[in-house]
Amino acid sequence: MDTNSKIYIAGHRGLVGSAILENLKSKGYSNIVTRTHKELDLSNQQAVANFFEAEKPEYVFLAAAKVGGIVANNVYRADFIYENLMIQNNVIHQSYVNKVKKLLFLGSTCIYPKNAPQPMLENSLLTDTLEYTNEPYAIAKIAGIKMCESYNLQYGTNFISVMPTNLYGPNDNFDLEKSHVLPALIRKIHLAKLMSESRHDEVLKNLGVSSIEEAKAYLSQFGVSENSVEIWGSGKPKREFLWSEDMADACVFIMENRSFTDTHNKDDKEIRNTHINIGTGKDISIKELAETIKQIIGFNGDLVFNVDKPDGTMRKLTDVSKLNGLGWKYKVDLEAGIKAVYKWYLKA
Ligand SMILES: NC(=O)C1=CN([C@@H]2O[C@H](COP(=O)(O)OP(=O)(O)OC[C@H]3O[C@@H](n4cnc5c(N)ncnc54)[C@H](OP(=O)(O)O)[C@@H]3O)[C@@H](O)[C@H]2O)C=CC1
Ligand SMILES: C[C@H]1O[C@H](OP(=O)(O)OP(=O)(O)OC[C@H]2O[C@@H](n3cnc4c(=O)[nH]c(N)nc43)[C@H](O)[C@@H]2O)[C@@H](O)[C@@H](O)C1=O
Repeated sequence: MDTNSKIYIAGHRGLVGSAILENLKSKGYSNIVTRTHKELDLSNQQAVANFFEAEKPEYVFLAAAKVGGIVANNVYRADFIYENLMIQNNVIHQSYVNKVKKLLFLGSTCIYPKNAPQPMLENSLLTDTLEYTNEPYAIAKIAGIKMCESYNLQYGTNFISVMPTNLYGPNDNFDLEKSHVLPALIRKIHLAKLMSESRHDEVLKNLGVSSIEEAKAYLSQFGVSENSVEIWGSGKPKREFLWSEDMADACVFIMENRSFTDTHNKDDKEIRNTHINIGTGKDISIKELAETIKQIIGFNGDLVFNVDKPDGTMRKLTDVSKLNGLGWKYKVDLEAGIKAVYKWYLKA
């Protein structure tokens, strides 16, 4: 890529897409094409074909997807498989048709088996059964990897897949039901602190409701009160968290420096494993995460673990030796990242 290359970021207003946009701008890239979901529904085959034909992007970052936390994945199973397959089929296929020079497909580490050996190497893919709560989403992501790999092998395209660990940062989704654990806990613990300090105006503004009774009724559904915050599951699962701006930097690094032939296992006659893990290689338990957030926000109440909610995979630590070997390493530690995203949240 050079700074005049025409680059399309699909999903440029999301957690990762917005960070990719900022990263590219900071590096002097000036010919960036974007469309909101409302302007271009990527699940619409004809609309995507028309867009690619008209715009002819040279490089594509595919960061648009149907995304959510463990409960959203488990409840909206049909939406997660349908929308993700549609978006990625349309964007990847039209990138081939319109001779895109390089495409980066964003998968997820949930593609690996539920009980994969830890840390998880890229070649754990398709070696065992998946975690049930996010199986439809994971199967869509696996289809995306195989689509990139298959187009590369049959048509000589240069489509690279990356498998990020759990991400967090500015522009994340803070919805209490549908978001991932880190933004959910920031918002829940922040609201509990406001309640404990009787800062009711701020609670009403945060929730968009008009009375404190309404706010309390809503918060009780999520186990949030002035005294305590509910944490889903046992608190024992471990997760690895990567700052979204580090994730964006890794994506741009790979697009600038690598091609798909660098990332497949050349000794493997079936040419598998064209994807790369992106993470820190460090994880912590959900209980430790909740305690860290509680301490950063300054809430003095209790954390109550609700084991009726799913734990999901007990551990999914990435092996990042392939990425580190290519020359990239993360920068932002978890505690600094939580402080930064909390600061961002307070201003948003
Ligand atoms: N967040 C995480 O922890 C992880 C994310 N990933 C992957 O990273 C990628 C980015 O995720 P993230 O940034 O968190 O997601 P977000 O939900 O923050 O953003 C998704 C973006 O996709 C766009 N989008 C969704 N559906 C459509 C559609 N039908 N047509 C057009 N645009 C659409 C949204 O557009 P709009 O804003 O206009 O509505 C939004 O900008 C995804 O592939 C995800 O699977 C992987 C692992 C972890
Ligand atoms: C990125 C990844 O994200 C999803 O997988 P996940 O890692 O299990 O996602 P999560 O962030 O929602 O939960 C992590 C852990 O945290 C616990 N937990 C506690 N309390 C809350 C809570 O309040 N909200 C949420 N969401 N989780 C909570 C929760 O019970 C679980 O044990 C995939 O579906 C898939 O989308 C994917 O690829």
